[in-house]
Amino acid sequence: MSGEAVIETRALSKVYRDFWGRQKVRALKALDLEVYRGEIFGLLGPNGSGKTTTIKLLLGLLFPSDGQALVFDKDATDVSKNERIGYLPEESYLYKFLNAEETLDFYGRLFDMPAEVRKERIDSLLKLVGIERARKRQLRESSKGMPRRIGLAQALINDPELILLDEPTSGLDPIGTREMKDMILQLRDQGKTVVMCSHLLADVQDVCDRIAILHQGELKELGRVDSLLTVEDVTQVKARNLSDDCRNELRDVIQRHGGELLEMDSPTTTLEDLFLSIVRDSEARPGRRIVGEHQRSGGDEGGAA
Ligand SMILES: Nc1ncnc2c1ncn2[C@@H]1O[C@H](COP(=O)(O)OP(=O)(O)OP(=O)(O)O)[C@@H](O)[C@H]1O
Repeated sequence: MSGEAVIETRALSKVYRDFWGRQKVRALKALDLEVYRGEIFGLLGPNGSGKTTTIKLLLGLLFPSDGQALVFDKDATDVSKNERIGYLPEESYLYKFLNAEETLDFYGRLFDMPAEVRKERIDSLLKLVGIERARKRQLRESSKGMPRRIGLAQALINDPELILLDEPTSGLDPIGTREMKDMILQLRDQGKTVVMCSHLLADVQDVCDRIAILHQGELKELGRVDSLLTVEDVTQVKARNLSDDCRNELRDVIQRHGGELLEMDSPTTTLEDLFLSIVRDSEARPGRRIVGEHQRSGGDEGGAA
C-alpha cells in the first residue's frame, strides 16, 4: 500500500529506567513503521509487548530512548500536533457525577470550542456512539459499556484526523463490540486514520486493513490482514443445493487432478453472528423464548471443497 504517511517511526526504541537511571525494561526495540492516511492499522501483541508504549511515544507523552517518531511530518515530541489527534486510552477516567453531555461539553471547552460548535458536535457524537437517549444519565448510574462509548466520543470531540484507540472493545458485550467495530469502520469511511491496539484478534481481523505484530518490543510481522491470512495452497468453493451425486463427482474430479480434498461440509456461522441474530430476533419479537435446534439447523444447505 502506498499513500501519504501520517505516522512514521524510524528505529524507535524505548528503555524504561529505574530511579537511579539503571535500565529496567527494553519496551520497544528499533521499530520501523508507516501508517497511511485513511487506513485502519492494528497494533497487536500479547501483554507487555510494547503497544501502549508505542501509542504514548506517538502522543509525545514519553520520549524515545533512541530513534524517532514522526506524526504529520512533525516530531512526535512536538505536542502541538496532538490537536489533530484523538486518543482513547485503555481506561477512561471519567467524572462519574457528570452525564454524557456534560462530560463532552467539558472536553469541548478544553479545545476552546465555541458554544454553538460544541452543541452541534456533541449532538452528532452522541448519535454516532449510540447514547443519544442516555445523554442526561450520570455516569455512576450507567452500564459498563457506557464509559467506552463516551471515551470514544471524547476522543473525537476535536474532529481529529488521526485516532489512536487503546483496546477499544475492552469491557463491551458482543453487541457493544460489534457497534464499536462499526463505528471504527465509519470513521475510516469519513477519511480518518485509525490506529488501534488490541490483543482481541477477532476484533482486529474484522476491522483492520493492515497490522503489525509486536512481541517483547520487537516487530515480528507487518502487512495487509487479507494477504497475511490467505492460505495460498488451499482453494475454497462454496455452493448451494448440491446433490449427493454432485458431491461425489466433485470428490472424483479433485482426486483425478491430483488434489487433496480437505473438507466438504456445511459451513458454520460465527458465535458472534449467532449471538447477535438471537438478541436482535428477541428484540424484534419479545416473548419468544427458545429457538429449537432443528429450526436453526434447517437453514441453507451448502458445500465447501
Ligand atoms: N512506566 C513504566 N516503567 C517501567 N516499565 C514499564 C512502564 N510502562 C510499561 N513498562 C513495561 O514495558 C513493557 C511494555 O509495556 P506496554 O504497556 O507498552 O505493553 P502493552 O503491549 O501495551 O501491554 P498490555 O496489553 O498489557 O497493555 C512491559 O514489560 C511493561 O511492564
